[in-house]
Amino acid sequence: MGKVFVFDHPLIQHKLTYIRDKKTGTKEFRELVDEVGSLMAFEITRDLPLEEVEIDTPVQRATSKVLAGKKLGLVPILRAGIGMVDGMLKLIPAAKVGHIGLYRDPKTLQPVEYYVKLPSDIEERDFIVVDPMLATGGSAVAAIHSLKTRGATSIRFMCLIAAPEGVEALKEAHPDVDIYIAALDEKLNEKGYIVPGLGDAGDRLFGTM
Ligand SMILES: O=P(O)(O)OC[C@H]1O[C@H](OP(=O)(O)OP(=O)(O)O)[C@H](O)[C@@H]1O
Ligand SMILES: O=c1cc[nH]c(=O)[nH]1
Ligand SMILES: [Mg+2]
Repeated sequence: MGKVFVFDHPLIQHKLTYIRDKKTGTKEFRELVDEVGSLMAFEITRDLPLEEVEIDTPVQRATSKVLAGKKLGLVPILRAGIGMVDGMLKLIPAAKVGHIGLYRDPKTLQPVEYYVKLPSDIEERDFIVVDPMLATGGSAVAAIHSLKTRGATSIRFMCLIAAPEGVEALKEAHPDVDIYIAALDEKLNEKGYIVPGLGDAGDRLFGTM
């Protein structure tokens, strides 16, 4: 079963408070989501494998470490996932970025896929699917399914805020996928919004309220 990791780093928790606050405007919201994207990238890459290489420092020959293993792929779920990608790329600039476009039908809450563009060497990459919100879990489940049907075998999911319902749905549908979150909230409301959450992540990022 997929494991759930909560990034409780004080900087992440502090910034998340201002992301949640409805007084935070679009510009600041976007900057904060970008910054938390970087901080979460730092945490999620903690276990990347390393290998030793020989280099020459100005002083002498030395053995030192560089990243090894499979290359990374980031897959934001459009629209809101885009807000976290630049922050992540600041720390892992060699990662390739795929895009999966999904919106949640406001009546049925079912995800509707409208765009998929992924790196061509899909089997050779470890993927991180990223979206600020895991609510019912429908969008994350569908995005990961889409990625798997195109050949991805190693996938993790990262978001800012998750509802218990979304975590359960994702674990059930994709037991091989570990989940990385900044906060696990209380529940969903009758419209499928996370409580207390942050509202509509895409609308707050792009000012489309
Ligand atoms: O877990 P779920 O119940 O599927 O809900 C989460 C999805 O809802 C939001 O996207 P939205 O449908 O609002 O699209 P947008 O990013 O274009 O605004 C959010 O960014 C997730 O993708
Ligand atoms: O609370 C929620 C739920 C789904 N999508 C959002 O953007 N926010
Ligand atoms: Mg939205």
